[in-house]
Amino acid sequence: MWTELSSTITALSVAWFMFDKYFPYQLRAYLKRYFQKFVTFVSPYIEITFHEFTGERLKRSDAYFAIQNYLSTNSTKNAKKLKADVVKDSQSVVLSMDDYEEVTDVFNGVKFWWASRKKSPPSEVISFNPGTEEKRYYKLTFHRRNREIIKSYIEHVLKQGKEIAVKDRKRMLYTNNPSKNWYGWNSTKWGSIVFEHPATFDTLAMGTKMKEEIKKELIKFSKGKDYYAKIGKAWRRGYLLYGPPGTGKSTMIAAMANLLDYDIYDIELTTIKDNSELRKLLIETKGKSIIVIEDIDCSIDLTGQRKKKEEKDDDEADKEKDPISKKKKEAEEESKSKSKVTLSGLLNVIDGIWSACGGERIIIFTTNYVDKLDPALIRRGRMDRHIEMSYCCFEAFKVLAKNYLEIEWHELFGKIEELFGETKISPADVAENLMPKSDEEDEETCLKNLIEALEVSKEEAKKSQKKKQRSRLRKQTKRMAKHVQKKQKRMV
Ligand SMILES: Nc1ncnc2c1ncn2[C@@H]1O[C@H](COP(=O)(O)OP(=O)(O)OP(=O)(O)O)[C@@H](O)[C@H]1O
Ligand SMILES: [Mg+2]
Repeated sequence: MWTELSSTITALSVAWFMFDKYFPYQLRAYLKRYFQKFVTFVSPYIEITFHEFTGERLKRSDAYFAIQNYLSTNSTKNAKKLKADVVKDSQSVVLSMDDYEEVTDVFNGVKFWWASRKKSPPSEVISFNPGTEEKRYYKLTFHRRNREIIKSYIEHVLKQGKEIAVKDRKRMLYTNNPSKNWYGWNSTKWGSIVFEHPATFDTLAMGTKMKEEIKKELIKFSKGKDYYAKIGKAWRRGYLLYGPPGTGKSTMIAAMANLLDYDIYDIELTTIKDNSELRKLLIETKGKSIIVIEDIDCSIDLTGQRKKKEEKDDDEADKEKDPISKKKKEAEEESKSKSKVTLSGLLNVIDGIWSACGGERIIIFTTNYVDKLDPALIRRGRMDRHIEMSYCCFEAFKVLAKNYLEIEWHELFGKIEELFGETKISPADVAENLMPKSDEEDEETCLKNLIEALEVSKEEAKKSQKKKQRSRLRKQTKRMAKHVQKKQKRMV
């Protein structure tokens, strides 16, 4: 009997080998498909698959990730092959089912089988990125008689999976990868790191009234799902933050993300080739997020030719020296050579369908030069609120003094208040002066440092004022001289 069995096994193995080796791929696939159909017909079990990617390879499936989370807790109890992913700054390990592993789950006394699978491309397909064309999916198997319960079971899995994701969630800061790295199934358009900026609205130095207003508005927005649905508007809000360098625009974005517990997508427009790439990027953003384009005036040609020409006639020499103008010019030149994202493309993307899918997104543009932006870009409805981040005032200084020196009052405050009325200094410069540089520096030394800086800034402002006056006078005299010369010529 053993000889018979072993010869049958050998014959089957040889048949399988011949089938695999000598049958053409298409025929094999065809036969396999019919065999599977036959098995499905006679089997009392039903299978459902959940693929990692949905819709023309555009979007990673939320259901797939919810199931992954659900199984990462459930499967670790009874799976034999697990995959370990190190997350949260290498501080913890998440275990999940390895490829081809299978686990069982029981819901309301009914048994379900989960299997994780991946489909590799046929060996005849030559891929330039081996491994990236694999398609992962989960397969759920259950008995035909439990058809009624399956809907509530899947709902239970997705709900639990989402709850686990929220519980384990670390806020992320995403930045867009250059588009040349976008190909393949496993590649991502966004690179990410854990977002751990400590800024909050309490530590943000600005007028208390405005701060409270912005806070209330943001909280209302985050709870506004039904309201936005009722008024028929996409659940998103645009902010334009403008002001000189070092006035807290980026800090405000971090404070907003911390307040709302949102992720940040920081878009570097100069690495995006065209409008369609921008759209693809934005489709991959998730809800509960802040989409940021910093220095929007430097990023793309948003002003058009007409304004540029006018600009050139202005005080060119002053602009050459101004560090903001320099930064703008360099970035403009760099972006023009690389990016073909246009103003109309950007507007379409902001207003387009993508902003309506998923919802709960805040879009923020920052700029040092609000006057240079095309009014179409920042009109209400696109950028719903314009927030000016201005030079430090005494009220803002008190917030910084509390943050950096833990004091609410000091006898030097009177002098400082007086100086704030006479000169302009950014919160970044104030903060720098208030930070003790050694253990010997106490609060008084820091406040004196600030007074000194304020006095220097006042003197510089005076000097620059005088210089400007002199240059204006010189120009006026030149113009007058030309005028007189012309008159004299005419008279001759
Ligand atoms: N309003 C503020 N409140 C608290 N800290 C501030 C504020 N403004 C500036 N700072 C401090 O100054 C540093 C620089 O500020 P930030 O990067 O937010 O300026 P910015 O307006 O984004 O400048 P830029 O226009 O150059 O991007 C921050 O790290 C923060 O410590
Ligand atoms: Mg900034």
